[in-house]
Amino acid sequence: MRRWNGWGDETIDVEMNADALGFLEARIGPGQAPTDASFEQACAAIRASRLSPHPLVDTNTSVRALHALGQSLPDWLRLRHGRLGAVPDGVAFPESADQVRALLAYAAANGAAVVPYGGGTSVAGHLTASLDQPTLCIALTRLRAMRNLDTESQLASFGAGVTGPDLEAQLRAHGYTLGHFPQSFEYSTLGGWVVTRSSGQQSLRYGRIEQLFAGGRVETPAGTLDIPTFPASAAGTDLRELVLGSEGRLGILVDATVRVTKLPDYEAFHAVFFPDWDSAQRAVRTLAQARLPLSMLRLSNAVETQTMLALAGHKRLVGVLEKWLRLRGCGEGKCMLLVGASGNKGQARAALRAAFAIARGERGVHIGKGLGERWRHNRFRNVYLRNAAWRQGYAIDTVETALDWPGVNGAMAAIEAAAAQALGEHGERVHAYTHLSHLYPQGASVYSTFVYRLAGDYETDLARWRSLKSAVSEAIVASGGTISHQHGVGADHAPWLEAEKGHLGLEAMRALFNRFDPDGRMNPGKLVLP
Ligand SMILES: Cc1cc2nc3c(=O)[nH]c(=O)nc-3n(C[C@H](O)[C@H](O)[C@H](O)COP(=O)(O)OP(=O)(O)OC[C@H]3O[C@@H](n4cnc5c(N)ncnc54)[C@H](O)[C@@H]3O)c2cc1C
Repeated sequence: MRRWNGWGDETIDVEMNADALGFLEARIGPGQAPTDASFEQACAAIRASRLSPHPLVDTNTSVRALHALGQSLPDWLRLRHGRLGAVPDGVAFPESADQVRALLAYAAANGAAVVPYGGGTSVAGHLTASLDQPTLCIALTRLRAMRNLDTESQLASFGAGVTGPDLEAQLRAHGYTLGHFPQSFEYSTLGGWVVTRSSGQQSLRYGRIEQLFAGGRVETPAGTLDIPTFPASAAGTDLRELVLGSEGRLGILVDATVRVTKLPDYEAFHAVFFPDWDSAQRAVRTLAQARLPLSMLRLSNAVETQTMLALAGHKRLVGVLEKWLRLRGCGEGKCMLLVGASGNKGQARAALRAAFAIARGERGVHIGKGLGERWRHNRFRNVYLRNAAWRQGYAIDTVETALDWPGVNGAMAAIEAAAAQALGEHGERVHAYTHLSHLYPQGASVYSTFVYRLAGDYETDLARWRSLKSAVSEAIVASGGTISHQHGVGADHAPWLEAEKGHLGLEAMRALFNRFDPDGRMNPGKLVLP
């Protein structure tokens, strides 16, 4: 069963061993295990539903609680402290587009806001209910079937509520893959990916969701928007772009058609170490611009490399590796690059050989597949560390942005510096580290992680998060980065959107949403502030 107040399946747990804890204690001090509210305590404060009865709407308190929040740090604080705040007044699980339309009409009749709910993995405050009006949560869970697979065009159509594992299993049965693997793969959904412009770990080969999304159907308060598929079109505005990144403001994506690929017959992940950041960064830029058919490049800076090795929990093995690397010029300050290739065996291996040759030109030391394959094995398990850290009294939060190459180093330094200072007024330290998560010929995404201590009381922990979030978001926009490369805007990033879109740009977005949702009932307060 899924955890109600943390990440993942209740039967899966990871622990932080003594070495990993010692590493964190040395940097930010010892943590103190916080006390969590029980599910019953959290539900106790939920008010009676303000919605009129409807056969498709469940107003049971526990169902409402389970669909109230996502996975952002403020969401976790509300769950862990049993301070759910506004929760939806009812949750519906439609099984067809007709039912979605009926529910939108019912919401209008009740003067209710509508929050579409995919997998509930948002980390940007996308899912919070409205305090001022009743809220209907429309969960897409039951719209999950593959409706069509056109192998000639390599297009597959799904109900938009299909989760990552379910989607891949349905495609795999026919020898295909979508290749979209965000770290939240276990629970996030196709519809959620499209409307938040998600990016998977192997987007270098398969593309971001905007390249994979070919068309679909959106039910909006103003009617149905059908977007047919074309291999390409010059017929004016591409309507897919209205849906991508719409974050539930436009309507509900009920069906999505995606571009799929034959399952690769070969896949491998390798690790390469560089003596310092500058050589590593030059190498990945050259690699991205060489446009080799690789599937993943992921470059950790020196602090992240050190942190990953420390938290891996194999002190003796890591010690041997570090000694070996030191002899080859990669000592303190070394940076780890993970390189993946998938597809036709001959092409993938040739791409890897070419990549290692480029890396050698920057003094990169290829250490083989061991660490890379270990990363692949744990790629969806590492997120469980967030639960383990919390139990020890530590919060883990992230931000991500993307910039053209000249801005990448400056943004990384500015974000980490802002984080290091952000909790000074609270008398706390932040352990900050960064990797370039997605590499493009034009630039890179900069993904920073912050670990800091929990105070254990809701108000103080929320204040710490606010200080940190606002300091690093200011640093992002001041560096010229986008406020999100892959997590979207939601409520948490909305204050910084104008810096990127400009006044006219935001007005245009408001006008667009208003055309499809004239009463402003679709996910109010997210993406574009009133
Ligand atoms: C541990 C962790 C790791 C993550 N890793 C990644 C990553 O590697 N890459 C990445 O891109 N993101 C990542 N995310 C962020 C998150 O998984 C993505 O934003 C994802 O796309 C959200 O999908 P979801 O189905 O969970 O949507 P939800 O969280 O349920 O909803 C997100 C938004 O989309 C709207 N929505 C959902 N479905 C629909 C629909 N069918 N129609 C209209 N609106 C809809 C909701 O109203 C909401 O505004 C991660 C999150 C976590 C917690």
